[in-house]
Amino acid sequence: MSKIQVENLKYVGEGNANIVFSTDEDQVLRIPKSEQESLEKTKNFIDQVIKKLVDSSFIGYMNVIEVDPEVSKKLLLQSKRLDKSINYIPKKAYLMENHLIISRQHKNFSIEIKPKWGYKPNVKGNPIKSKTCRFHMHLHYKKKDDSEFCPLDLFSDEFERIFKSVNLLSEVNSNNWKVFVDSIPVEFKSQEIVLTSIVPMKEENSKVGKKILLLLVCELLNVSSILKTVKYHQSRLDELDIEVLYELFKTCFEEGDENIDTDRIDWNLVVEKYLKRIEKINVAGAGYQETENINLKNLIKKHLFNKNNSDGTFYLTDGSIMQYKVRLVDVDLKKPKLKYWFELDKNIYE
Ligand SMILES: O=P(O)(O)O[C@@H]1[C@@H](OP(=O)(O)O)[C@H](OP(=O)(O)O)[C@H](O)[C@H](OP(=O)(O)O)[C@H]1OP(=O)(O)O
Ligand SMILES: Nc1ncnc2c1ncn2[C@@H]1O[C@H](COP(=O)(O)OP(=O)(O)OP(=O)(O)O)[C@@H](O)[C@H]1O
Repeated sequence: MSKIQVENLKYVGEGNANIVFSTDEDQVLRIPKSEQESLEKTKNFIDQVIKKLVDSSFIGYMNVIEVDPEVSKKLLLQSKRLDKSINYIPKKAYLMENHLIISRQHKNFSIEIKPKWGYKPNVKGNPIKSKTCRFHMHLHYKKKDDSEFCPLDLFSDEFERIFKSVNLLSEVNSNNWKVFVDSIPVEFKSQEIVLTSIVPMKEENSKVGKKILLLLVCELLNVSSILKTVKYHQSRLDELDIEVLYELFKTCFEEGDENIDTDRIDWNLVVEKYLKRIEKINVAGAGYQETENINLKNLIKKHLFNKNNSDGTFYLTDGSIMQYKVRLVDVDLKKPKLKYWFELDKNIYE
């Protein structure tokens, strides 16, 4: 690795597939933990497909760089999810915009939300799927069904439901909600003092500070329209649900092809066809419309803001200015596991 100093890399987080470190230069190094789609292919997928579906300002820059395998190994050893026998050592990684940093002059406070699925599919003949959201079906399956958080609340247009879901996320220890201060992951509950340095509040009012911070998160989600866009595509790209998709898929491919190599799919063509299809739906009047959430806007304005610019600046009622950005992470091309997803769903509802 030429320019990046390994000693200065700080662990940020990891998922199933990648581990992420922040660098000194407001970037992150995202290293694959196991063999996956080629990194260049994923970059092209994001540039050519994802950026046609969401405003490209939600996607940070991303470059593929070569990494010394010795360095990769050292970094992978910091994983909290892999056992210590590292059996895949990548030679390439992504060097990306660090979404956790806006300014070097101020404290940077970041909240990450994994929103999951915001709608229920309309699967004929499968009442469970039209009654229970996908998140709760999977929680039940994983025997973790005590969560009151429901993605359908988060993706809804009603202030009370959005607030309730954000509040619940902040209370529960799960990877659906993460908080970082200057790129360091922190426990949200123990950070009430930190909150008061972000939201202008007296320390003794830290509980109020927390509530205001959560209101701020609701407002950011609202003004950025990111969840509306995600839900819009989720419900159109997967309206048939895996049950129907898998059956359709089998009619197009040969036996044994269930986990088809993505090289055989022309994603540009797929996205073009999809965009044409939704254009027709939109002309017919059932398209995506920004819904003004009067409740939420009024409440927040009354308590917190004088003015909110869509350029990423909030003007707070005490005269100070707050900058923000909203970004999407992990928009990779996934290896399709159609048979696995189909059987997983079947196991859950049967
Ligand atoms: O299916 P789910 O809802 O359990 O989602 C998995 C995620 O679990 P969680 O959000 O924690 O419940 C899971 O997330 P975590 O790694 O647990 O954060 C992965 O995103 C997994 O995808 P992949 O196997 O890495 O391609 C996800 O699996 P896929 O079903 O998308 O393959
Ligand atoms: N560009 C970024 N800037 C800052 N933090 C990031 C960035 N990308 C990822 N992260 C952090 O690293 C964590 C793991 O990254 P990511 O979600 O890409 O992992 P993954 O293994 O691909 O996820 P999954 O388990 O869903 O497959 C994220 O949850 C987030 O906290």
